[in-house]
Amino acid sequence: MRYQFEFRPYQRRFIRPLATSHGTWDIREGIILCLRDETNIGWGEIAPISWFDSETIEQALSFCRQLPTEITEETVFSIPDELPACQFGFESALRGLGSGGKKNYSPCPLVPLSPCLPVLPSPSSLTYSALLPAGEAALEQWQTLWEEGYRTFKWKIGVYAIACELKIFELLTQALPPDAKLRLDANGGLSYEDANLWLWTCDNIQANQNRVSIEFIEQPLSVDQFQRMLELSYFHQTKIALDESVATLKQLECCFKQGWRDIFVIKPGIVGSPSRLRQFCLDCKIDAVFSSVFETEIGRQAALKLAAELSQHHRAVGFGVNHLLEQEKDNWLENLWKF
Ligand SMILES: O=C(O)CCC(=O)c1ccccc1C(=O)O
Ligand SMILES: [Mg+2]
Repeated sequence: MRYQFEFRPYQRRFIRPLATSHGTWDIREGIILCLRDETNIGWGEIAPISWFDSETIEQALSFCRQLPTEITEETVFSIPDELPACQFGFESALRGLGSGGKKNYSPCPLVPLSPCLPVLPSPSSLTYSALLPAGEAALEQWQTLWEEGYRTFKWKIGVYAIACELKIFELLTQALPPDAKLRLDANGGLSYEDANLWLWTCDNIQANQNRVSIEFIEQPLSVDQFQRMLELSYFHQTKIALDESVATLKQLECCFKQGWRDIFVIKPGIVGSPSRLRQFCLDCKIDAVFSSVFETEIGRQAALKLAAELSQHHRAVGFGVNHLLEQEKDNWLENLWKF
């Protein structure tokens, strides 16, 4: 089977630049692609994060540019592991073709390619975690999100001085209702001593039943300190979730083999081939948290489908992040596709 292949690069600005321990991020660049046969169309998105060791946007673009306008399933399944975000984008487009892609294709005689953004409800079996801004802005933000129905929140740490963040943390955990859940994400930016202090602080909060529960600390140390994170996970009640350490399937398999049994954050958009991810999750029954890479609705739908299928421990997915990106006009995809 041969498919017509087309792609368009895009750029979207964050409403509020995202502060992490890596610095700030203000523009999301990615690629929307589509595969078509005579009657069906399948959409896919490539949204790499190079500081997570996936390909750069330039590498993804070069890959798309060197492909012929007609490709086969074989082309898709032979994308090298060095291009994990491309593997995700192309495989999801292929899957979309096979599952009612027709509905999303409005044939119009004048504009042979008139994509209609599939307006699908987000899978209802999932609960969503909302991202709080770093620093003290979190103290105001959580209430709005709570009113919107969120009960799980993630707060970025390792952005400001630890003494300052611990003070804000104390206020935040006192303010949040006891039935809320709070996750912390250090993006690998803590020293071993600071990670210990954060975990110890969280352990103490856990010991008090009337307080908010601390679900986990995400990636306390940098990727090269796996053994130390393993040690920390043995010594503390509070769970640790690996994120940057398991950015790709190969890393995921490797950390599992080396004995990691706490939580794995999976970002379907950059982890690699969805079919291989599915197999790994089914075989190893890991405790997984699925998370966004700030993709558009196209990548988001494909990622959420995987999350709904593979979230065995029913943890909230880190996809409550729409408010972070500039609102798109309803027909943004059509606009993107104009020549
Ligand atoms: O996981 C979430 O809750 C939201 C997504 C998120 O935090 C994120 C999004 C893009 C890149 C990195 C990260 C991260 O987890 O560090
Ligand atoms: Mg993270």
